[in-house]
Amino acid sequence: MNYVVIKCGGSVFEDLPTSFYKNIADLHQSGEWQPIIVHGGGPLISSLLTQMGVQTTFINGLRVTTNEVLDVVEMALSGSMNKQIVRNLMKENGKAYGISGVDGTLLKATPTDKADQLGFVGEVSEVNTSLIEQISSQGYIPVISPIGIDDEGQRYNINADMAASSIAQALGAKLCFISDIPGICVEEDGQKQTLHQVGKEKIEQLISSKVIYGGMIPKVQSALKALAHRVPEVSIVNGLEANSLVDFMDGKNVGTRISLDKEMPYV
Ligand SMILES: Nc1ncnc2c1ncn2[C@@H]1O[C@H](COP(=O)(O)OP(=O)(O)O)[C@@H](O)[C@H]1O
Ligand SMILES: CC(=O)N[C@@H](CCC(=O)OP(=O)(O)O)C(=O)O
Repeated sequence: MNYVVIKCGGSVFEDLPTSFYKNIADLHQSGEWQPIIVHGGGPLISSLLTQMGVQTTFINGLRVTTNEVLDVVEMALSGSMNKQIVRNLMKENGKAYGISGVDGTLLKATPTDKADQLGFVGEVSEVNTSLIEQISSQGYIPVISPIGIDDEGQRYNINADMAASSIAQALGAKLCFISDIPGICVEEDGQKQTLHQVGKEKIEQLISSKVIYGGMIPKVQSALKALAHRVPEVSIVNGLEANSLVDFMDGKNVGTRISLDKEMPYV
């Protein structure tokens, strides 16, 4: 099966045009591609925590996650966000099946090596691909929330870009990050522009010069890791632009295409 992992960022969720869900449903119905949706929901988590009077902090784009924060993360991602996406796909005649990374140990996790600073933040150690294959073979689009679980039943908050990358690696799938920006932006000669292609070396340079910051850091790092582990293509695409996903699938030059190639030219 030709899998494509579509990571839907919380940043863009509220503003996605309905054509986004229609495009996914059509892609699925075409029979050529099996879409797998992995979603975030960072802004919803932050707003719920604010309402509760709980302060939230990020280190290099990753949320410091106490047990109290973890409850809110799971509620927001596996509850509200996951089911909204399932409903939105159903409205466009898509057959969607919402599932959390905890269910059926879809995402087996280990604590991050910065657990002393980040708390219950995890990394994916194994993806239950047979579960994804089964849901897909029943004619559904899996919609996955990025909560992981270990052998002891401890849950972890996993950055959605990292979860999407791990799933794409396990399936050897194309990977598309849908976000609220036209791609990776830089300022050159006082002018803001979007890079259409960017290689590993340039990305590392942009992170150290803080041109790439916050949530873009795990995104580009996940993209590079995916490319190093049998993912054929990774792009960051603007979800606010109608049909941007279709253009990505058609191989058009949309957003920022990431590569491992040091020599790859960037614009
Ligand atoms: N160089 C950059 N170009 C574009 N966006 C950047 C850059 N560096 C940091 N960002 C930030 O990354 C954000 C996207 O990451 P994030 O907020 O995690 O979104 P998502 O929820 O879609 O994953 C952008 O909205 C922007 O604020
Ligand atoms: C560890 C960590 O940072 N987890 C993220 C999970 C959600 C996410 O990644 O959402 P976006 O895709 O909208 O950023 C968080 O708590 O915000």
